[in-house]
Amino acid sequence: MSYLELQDLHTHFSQRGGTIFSPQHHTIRAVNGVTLSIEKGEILGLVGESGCGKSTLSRTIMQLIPATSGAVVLDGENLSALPKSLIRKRRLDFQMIFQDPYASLNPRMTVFSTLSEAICQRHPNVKGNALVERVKTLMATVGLDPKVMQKYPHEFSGGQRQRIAIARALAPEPKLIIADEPVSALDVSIQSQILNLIKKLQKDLGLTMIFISHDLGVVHYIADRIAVMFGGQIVESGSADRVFHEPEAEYTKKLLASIPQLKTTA
Ligand SMILES: Nc1ncnc2c1ncn2[C@@H]1O[C@H](COP(=O)(O)OP(=O)(O)OP(=O)(O)O)[C@@H](O)[C@H]1O
Repeated sequence: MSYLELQDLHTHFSQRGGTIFSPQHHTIRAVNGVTLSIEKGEILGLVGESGCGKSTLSRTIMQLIPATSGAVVLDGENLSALPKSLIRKRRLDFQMIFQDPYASLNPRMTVFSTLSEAICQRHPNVKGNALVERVKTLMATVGLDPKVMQKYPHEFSGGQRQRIAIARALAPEPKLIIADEPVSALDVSIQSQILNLIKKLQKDLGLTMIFISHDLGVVHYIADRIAVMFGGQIVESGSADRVFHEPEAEYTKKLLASIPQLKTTA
């Protein structure tokens, strides 16, 4: 069994329409039968255009919204079958890195308070010097000088803020990190620094990650395997090189053809 298994996962939304005299309901199949597996220490790139269901899939995996049917099995445990009281606890096992590091960090919290709060979610008894040391280690892990731990988010550049966001995601020692377009808001030169940092963390810490992007070039660079999503379904998955250089699904071919410059830059 793989580390994370998505077994025929469906997440449907019911949408009301029509009038009060003639109400109509229709079902949006945002995730429509996704079967995927991820090994420990692997980065899976999830690619697809806006509206294909990537966010709904990640929220379903993290148990933030219930699956309509199917199962999410993490490390041998079927999360979809857990009672609500246990699901809350399991959410610590999932951490997210968002597209916009400006919006995702609390502007009123210093780096130290942001990271120490995240560490204490997993280790509530770590306090004082031990907590400071953990924050310092985390900062060094993501390439930040621990001397700046009393600074606020607005005092950092976009790339540095994304490093803080990555450190915050690592702090509760999650089993899986879901990174949702983590570099698309950054300048191109900074993008590669953050991608290289993620690659290094994967090597050093054995990070397991779902890296979501609309950009096949970025995903090809960072991921071990790629899954291509369209209309709530995975239309193709395989090794990153195979999907990028020899796509099988018509949709993947179109996705690649629509961004031809990537063939030469990636
Ligand atoms: N809470 C909801 N209620 C009804 N429909 C929803 C809800 N959330 C998402 N949808 C619909 O489900 C489909 C998939 O949306 P989703 O946000 O998962 O796509 P996405 O690939 O993440 O897009 P984006 O990259 O723009 O965030 C869309 O048609 C969207 O309108």
